[in-house]
Amino acid sequence: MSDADSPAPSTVASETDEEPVLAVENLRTTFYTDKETIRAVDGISFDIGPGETVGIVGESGSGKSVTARSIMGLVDAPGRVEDGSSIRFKGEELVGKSPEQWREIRGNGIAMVFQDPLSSLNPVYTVGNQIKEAVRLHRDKRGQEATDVAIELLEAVGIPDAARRLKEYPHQFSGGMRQRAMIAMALACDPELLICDEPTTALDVTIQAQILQLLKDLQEERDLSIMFITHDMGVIAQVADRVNVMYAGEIVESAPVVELFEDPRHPYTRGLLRSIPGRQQGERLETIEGDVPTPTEEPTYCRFAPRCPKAFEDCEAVHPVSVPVESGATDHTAACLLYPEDRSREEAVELHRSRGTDADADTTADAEDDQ
Ligand SMILES: Nc1ncnc2c1ncn2[C@@H]1O[C@H](COP(=O)(O)OP(=O)(O)OP(=O)(O)O)[C@@H](O)[C@H]1O
Repeated sequence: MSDADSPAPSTVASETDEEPVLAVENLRTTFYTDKETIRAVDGISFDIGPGETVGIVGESGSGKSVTARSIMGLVDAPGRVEDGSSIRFKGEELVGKSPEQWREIRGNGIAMVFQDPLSSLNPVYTVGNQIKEAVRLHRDKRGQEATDVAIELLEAVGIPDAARRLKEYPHQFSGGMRQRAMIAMALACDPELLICDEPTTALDVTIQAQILQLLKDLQEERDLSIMFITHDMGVIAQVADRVNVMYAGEIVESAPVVELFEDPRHPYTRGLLRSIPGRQQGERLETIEGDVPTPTEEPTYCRFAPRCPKAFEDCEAVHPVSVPVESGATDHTAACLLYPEDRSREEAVELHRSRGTDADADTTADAEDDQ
């Protein structure tokens, strides 16, 4: 049996051999609205190893934020993480936990940094009060002890004169300082996994670079694992060890960062890379025509096909699953009928077709193996 034939194609091992800090398997998150059923995250799998940064990249609407919210236990009605999804943090299954248990996990190991610090910080309280509140909640410290930890945290994120700045209000901080303060609050629970959802999108380029460097430094000092969400391929190139490219709720390509940039395989990833300003000097900046579709039905076709320059007839009739881009490529996968590349077109299409119909059988077999 060749590598391309072997089962469980969608889980790609992280770069390290250690047990992953986060293991997401067949995650499905659906929103049931009056009008439609939105399959916002539709069967994605990936791991994050200790001290590793995994990037999730894709256009607006591809399902990045819903992935983050699912992992944080922050999906509310009309949304639901479907049965059969698995999110394991340090080996512990999180799917099915009660809201209280989720709160406990968010305070003990997983923290999140959002895009817009101004809307996450409360304008009527000082920055110090808000960091101290996080310290009280997560470290059970009060009074001077909490103040001391808050000062330590502000210093850790590179805010000078921390004792004085604790007394200031969010509007007295610059955009970059506010994001540093948010990162300090996230660190209050001493996380092992930091989920960053577009943390630098609202900042100008110089400040963006400083925050990215801060995250790298903190990662090194604290052996943090980071899941980094962005629509910006330029940012992902700077921070990620491995990249998962999302499109309409699915991971369409996954590879170590250098390989993804040097040898992108999925037509969508190639399109995203062609639209980075300055990447191909002198060449016209291209965009991918059209928008990400809202995934509302069980896919029996490739969701990218309508925008794909490489689409052929079968793309309308067969749902591509993640396969190695060529036999033996263990850490580079693409969900595209063009792969594995060393197969004939007919063989590759047949592989995807049979994998699609076998998916339910595989899930049942996996569940039986676990017992
Ligand atoms: N509360 C909700 N109710 C209904 N649909 C939702 C809800 N939240 C997200 N969605 C849908 O889920 C899909 C994925 O959204 P998501 O926010 O994860 O995309 P994204 O890739 O993070 O985009 P952006 O960069 O714009 O945030 C979209 O079609 C969106 O409309």
